[in-house]
Amino acid sequence: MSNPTKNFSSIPVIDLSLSADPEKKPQFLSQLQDALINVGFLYLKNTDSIVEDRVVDEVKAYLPKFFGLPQEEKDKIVMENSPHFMGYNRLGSELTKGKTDLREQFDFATPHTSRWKVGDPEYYNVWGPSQYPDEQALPGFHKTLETYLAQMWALVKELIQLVAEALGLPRDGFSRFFDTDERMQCFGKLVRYPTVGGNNSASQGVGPHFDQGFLTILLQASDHPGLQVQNLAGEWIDAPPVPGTFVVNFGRGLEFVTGGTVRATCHQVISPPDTFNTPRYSVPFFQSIDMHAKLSDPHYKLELPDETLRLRDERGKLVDTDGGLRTSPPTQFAAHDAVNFTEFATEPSGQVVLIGRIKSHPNVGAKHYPKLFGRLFHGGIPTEFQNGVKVQ
Ligand SMILES: O=C(O)CCC(=O)C(=O)O
Ligand SMILES: [Fe+2]
Repeated sequence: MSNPTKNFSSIPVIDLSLSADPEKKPQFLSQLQDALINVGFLYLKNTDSIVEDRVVDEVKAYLPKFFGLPQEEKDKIVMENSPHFMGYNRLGSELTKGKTDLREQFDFATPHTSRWKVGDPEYYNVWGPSQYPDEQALPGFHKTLETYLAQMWALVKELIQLVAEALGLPRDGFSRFFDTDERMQCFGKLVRYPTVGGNNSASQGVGPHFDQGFLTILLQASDHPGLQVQNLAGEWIDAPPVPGTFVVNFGRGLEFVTGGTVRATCHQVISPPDTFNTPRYSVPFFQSIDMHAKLSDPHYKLELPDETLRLRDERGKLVDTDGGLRTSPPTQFAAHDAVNFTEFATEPSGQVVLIGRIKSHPNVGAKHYPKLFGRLFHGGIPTEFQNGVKVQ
C-alpha cells in the first residue's frame, strides 16, 4: 500500500486549535503524525493563544528597521566578537555546503549567562549573552525580540508534547532531553535575503541543509517565495508564505532520537529575483536540547510503539537525495561538505551545535575556538568565505 503523502508535492497546513478540542484532537494528532514521518515540514495555523499576533507584527515591522541601521551601527555587534555565535553578520558571512549564503542576519537568544569556566568543555560556552544594538538606535527592539523568543519557547514546549503524543509516546516522552528553563537557551535569527538580477548565478539565499535540534519554527516575514523543501524522491517542493501560519520543521536531533521515524527534511532558500522591489525577510527559531545530552546513550533511547515503527518502515529509509548531504563523514570536513550533524552519534549535543556553528561561521570559530576550527578546516578559512560582500 502506498502512503498518500509519500513524495509529497505540497506542505500540509495543520490547525493547532484542534489540539485543544478533545473531539478534534485525534484528527490533529493524525495529521501531525503524517507530517512528522512523511514530510518533515508543516504549516501551523491558529497559534495566537501562545504567540500573540501583536508581537509577530512588531517583529515584522522591526526587520527593515534593523537591517536599515547604518552599517557601523550593525558592525558594533558583529558575531565575530561573540564566542556564543550571537550578533550580526554581513552578507556572505556564512557558508552552507561550501557556498556563500546571500543573506544578512542577526542571531539572538533567550537570556542566558555562560556557565563555562576554565577547564570545562568548550561547548559550554556556546550558550551566553546576546548582543543588541544601542537602545537609542532602535528603541523597543530588544524587548520585542525577547518577548517573541519567550512566546516561541512556549510554543515549542507545547508542540514537542503533541509530537510525543503523535508518535504514540506519553505526553512528557521528550522531557528527558530538556533541562530547566534557566539552564537552557534557544535562539532565533532575523534574516534578510537581498534580490538578485535574472542572470546572477549567486542566488543561494541559504544552501541545502538540515536543521540541528528538535523543532524549528519559521516566520516567513514577507510575501516572497524562495523556501524549498526536498521530498522523498529528492524533488524540490516550494513552501511559499501562507498568511497567518508558521512553518514548522524537524531537526536532525529529533530524527536521531526517533531512530529515523521523524524526518529531518533538507531545505534551501533561493534568493528573490529583482522583479521584487524589496528583500525577503524571515525569522527562524531553533529549539535547543540539553547541551549535555549524548543522544547515543541508552538513557536517551525512546521506545516507540510498533504501530509508529510500522509507519516508518512503510515510508522507507531516509536516503541521501543530495550528494552526501545526509551521510558525509563527521570529521575531515571540507568546505563543500554539508553541515549535517552526524556527530549526534558520538558527541554530546552541545559539541554537535558547536561544530555546526563553526562550519557555518568559520571566522567566529577561528577566533574563539582555534583548535577545533583547525581540526575542521585544515586549510584555514575557506576561499569561498567572502565576509561582507557588498550589501545591495
Ligand atoms: O529563511 C528561511 O525561510 C529558512 C531559513 C533556514 O532554513 C535556516 O536558517 O535554517
Ligand atoms: Fe533551516
